[in-house]
Parts: sequence; C-alpha cells; structure tokens
Amino acid sequence: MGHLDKGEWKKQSIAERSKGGAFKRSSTQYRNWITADGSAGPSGEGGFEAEADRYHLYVSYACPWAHRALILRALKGLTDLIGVSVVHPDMLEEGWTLSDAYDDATGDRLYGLDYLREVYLKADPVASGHVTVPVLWDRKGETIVSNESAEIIRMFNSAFDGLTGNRDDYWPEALRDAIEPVNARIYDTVNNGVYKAGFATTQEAYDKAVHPLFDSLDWLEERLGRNRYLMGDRITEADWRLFTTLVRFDKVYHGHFKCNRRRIVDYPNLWAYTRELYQWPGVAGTVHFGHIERHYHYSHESVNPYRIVPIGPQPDFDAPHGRERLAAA
Ligand SMILES: N[C@@H](CCC(=O)N[C@@H](CS)C(=O)NCC(=O)O)C(=O)O
Repeated sequence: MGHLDKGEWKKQSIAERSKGGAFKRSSTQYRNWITADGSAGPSGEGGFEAEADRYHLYVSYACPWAHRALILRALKGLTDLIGVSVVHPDMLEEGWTLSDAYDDATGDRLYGLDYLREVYLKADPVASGHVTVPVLWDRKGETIVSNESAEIIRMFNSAFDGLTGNRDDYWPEALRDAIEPVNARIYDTVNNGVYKAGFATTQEAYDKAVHPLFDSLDWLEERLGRNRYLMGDRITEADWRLFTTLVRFDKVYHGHFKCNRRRIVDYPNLWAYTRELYQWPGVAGTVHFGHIERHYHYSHESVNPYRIVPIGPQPDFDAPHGRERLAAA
C-alpha cells in the first residue's frame, strides 16, 4: 500500500493508515460526471459527454467498490461501450499493479502501464492522495472522470440511456429519499464496517465496528423477510451496493476480517437474497472469487503475515433462492 505525494510514491502500511487503531477511508478526489449532453453533473466539471468507446474502467475484481461499477456496467448494457482493465489481485508496496500475470487480470489495455498510480499521474503528474479502484478514465481528455464508485454507478444508471436504449432505473426518483438513509447505514456499518473491523489495531476500534455490523445484518435479515428487495418489490442501487459485501462475506470477511459472529449462510433471508442477486442476469460474470480470496489474504500483511490463502467455505450461490414468494401481487 502507499499513496502519491505531489507525484511521488510513498509506501505506507495498513497499520500506519489505521491511526489510533481505527481505519479511516480517505475521501475521493475526482468527482466529475459523465452526462448525456456533457453538461456538468452534481459535482466537478462538465465536458464529459456520454459517447461509445470514450471511457474506460480500471477495476479490481477483488474490490467491492469497483464491483458496484462492474455490476451497473453489465446491467445497463454498457459492456460494449466502456472497456475495462483489471488489476492484479495482489496490492503490495507498489499499490495496485497492471500486471496480467494472474487469471483474468488484463494488464493496462489502454497504455500498457505497469502501475495504477501511473494512470493517476497521467491525469496529473503532481497528483497527491490514494490510488484507488475503480477509476473511470476519459480516453479523449486523458484524465480521470471519477474515482467515486457511488457516483460512477449513478452515471451508468442513466447517462448512456440514449445510446443503449436501456432505461432500467436503479435510482428511481420516487425512491431517492428513502434509499439515502439505507445506503448511509449500509455504507458505514456493512460495506465499510467489515474493513473497520478487519483493519482495527485495537480491541476498542474492532468492537466499535463489529457490533454495529452485526446489528445491521440483523436489521437487514428482518427487512428482507418482509421485502424481496431493500426498497420493496423493486431492485435498486441500494441492493447492488449491499450485494458486493454480502457475496464476499463468508469467504473473506468472516475469517480474514474477524467478522465471525455469523456467516451470511446462517441468515436465511440474507442468504437467499444474496443468491437471487448473484443469479441476476449478467451478475455472476462480474464475481471472481479467485481474485477476492487471493487479494485479501495476500495483500494485508499486518492481518495475515504469512499470506496463506485459506481453503474457505464453498457456499452454493447457484442453489434456488425461492425469493419469488415475496414478489409483489
Ligand atoms: N471511495 C472509493 C473507495 C475505493 C477504495 O477504497 N478502493 C480500494 C480497494 S477495495 C483501494 O483501491 N484501495 C487502495 C488504497 O486505498 O490505497 C469508492 O467507493 O470508489
């Protein structure tokens, strides 16, 4: 791990990042939006018009935040319009690398660069900050549009509709106010909660993360016993944001991140819901357990110093989910 400081790469361990025992996720730097006509979005600059073959996504198959972007890209029929480069699963001292020496890692399909940080430096030679995935890259302007997954999925939800004709809407206007607090709780206690538990270097920081995590899983289990999806009978971005953590949970968060009060398979509703989302057309192809298991166990030296990748459970994500019973009349 490391970060850029005025264009220079500085190595940094996870323990150094977890100052005072608690892990803090840094805020995101690039916040521009692709829009149908190139007008500015809710933040950042304008000039990023939706066009085929103009944008490219740098992702890790291991990363739950990048995974959101891959899912929306698949669901919205954008796979032919927006290319993807997949980093190597090991994130060590040099940060994410663009080596293709691992199954399904592609290397840099645009420029043949070796390190993801070089993509950031191409956008800004004196860049400072963390070098994270996903990165939404503009080939025309040779710059980063956004490295904030929560916003990338909203761009993908609608900006390209005129080109693809796909009008599926995962952020429906009428539900936005209801989605926001659900996203906020899930982000803080579940998506990021597993990291806060896993990267804690004091008992206090761990306790502060792990109890709210399992309180939220209980809350979700109850909610999903009544509703097929988080917002009722309609699947929304809130579900996809939750899914990327649930699908990784039993394989990596339960053991590696010590989130081990229960597994997802122990929650009947959450587990059936996870299977339904996994089986959604286009989604299984975005889930790469090889990268997930390798990345977490191999990259976090302070958590797993000998880098042994454990055997892990093999939950059957293809088993019938039975969630139709909750379908709207
Ligand atoms: N806010 C970002 C967070 C992305 C993020 O933290 N990605 C992790 C991988 S799971 C990363 O690239 N970390 C590298 C680092 O922090 O140096 C988003 O949601 O897009």
